[in-house]
Amino acid sequence: MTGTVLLEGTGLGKSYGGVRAVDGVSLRLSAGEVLGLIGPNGAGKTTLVDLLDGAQPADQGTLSIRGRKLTGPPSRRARSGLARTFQHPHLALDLTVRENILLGAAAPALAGVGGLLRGLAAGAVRPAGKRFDAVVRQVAQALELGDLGRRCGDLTLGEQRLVEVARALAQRPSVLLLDEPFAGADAAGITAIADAVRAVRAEGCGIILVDHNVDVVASLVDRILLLRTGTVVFDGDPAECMASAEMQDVYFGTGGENVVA
Ligand SMILES: Nc1ncnc2c1ncn2[C@@H]1O[C@H](COP(=O)(O)OP(=O)(O)OP(=O)(O)O)[C@@H](O)[C@H]1O
Repeated sequence: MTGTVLLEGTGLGKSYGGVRAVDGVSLRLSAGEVLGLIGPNGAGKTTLVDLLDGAQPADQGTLSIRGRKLTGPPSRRARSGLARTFQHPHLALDLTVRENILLGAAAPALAGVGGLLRGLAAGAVRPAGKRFDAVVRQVAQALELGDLGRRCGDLTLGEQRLVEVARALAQRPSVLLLDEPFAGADAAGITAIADAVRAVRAEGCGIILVDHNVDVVASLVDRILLLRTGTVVFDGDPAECMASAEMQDVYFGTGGENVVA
C-alpha cells in the first residue's frame, strides 16, 4: 500500500485580486506518507490546502486522487476520501464533542456537513449516531477527549483543536489535510495528535501537515515542501530541507519574512 500515489496536483494556482497566493504548485502524496508544508506567513500554505479540499476553486492546474480527477466542493471531495482540519477550528459550538465527531463520521455518506447539520436539527441522525458509535469512541479514545457530552463552545482552544482532528479522523480519510493542528494545543494534546498522525499513516493514509513548529514537523514528516510567495522553493528530505540554503534564507536570512503561529 505504501508508495501508491494518492493525491497529485499539477500547476495549481490561485489569485486573490492582485495577490498570487499560490503560483504553479505541483505536489504528489503517497499512501503512508506525511508531507510537511512549511513557509512563512502569507506563503500560500492555507490557500494550497483550500485548493486541495475545494474550499477555494483553483484558477489554474489539475488535481487527482488515486488517478481520478478531483473536483467540486469539499462535501464531494470528502466522499472521495479527503478530510481536513482548519487553522481556526470550524466546530459546531452549540453541539457536543460527540455530535461534532459524528459530523465527521457521517460526512462522506451524507450530502456534506450542511445536510448533516439540518439532519441533526431535525433529530434525524440518531440512527446514524448508533451506526457510527464505534468510530466515535475509537477516535475520541485515541485523542483522549474525555467527556464527550461537553458542549464544544465550552472547550479551550486546545481542546477544540483535538475535537477538530478527531472529527477529520472519524471520516476515515485516505488523504488527511491538517492545517496547523498543533496551534493552541498543550504538550499532551500535541503528543496525542502526533501519535494519531503516526497511527493513520501506518494504516496507509497520506497526510499533509501544515505547521509553523518546524521541529515538530521535521520529527513527523517523510518529506517537506517549503513554500515562499506561492511557489515551492524546496521539496525533499526533512533534514536536507533544514540545512538547505532556501530554508536558511526564508527563515533566518535575507528573506526577512515573519513567522507567527
Ligand atoms: N480570502 C482571501 N482574500 C484575499 N487575499 C487572501 C485571502 N486568503 C489569503 N490571501 C492572501 O494570499 C496570500 C497567501 O495567504 P495564506 O493564508 O494562504 O498563507 P499562509 O502561508 O497560510 O499564511 P499563515 O502562515 O499566516 O497562515 C497572502 O498574501 C494572503 O494575504
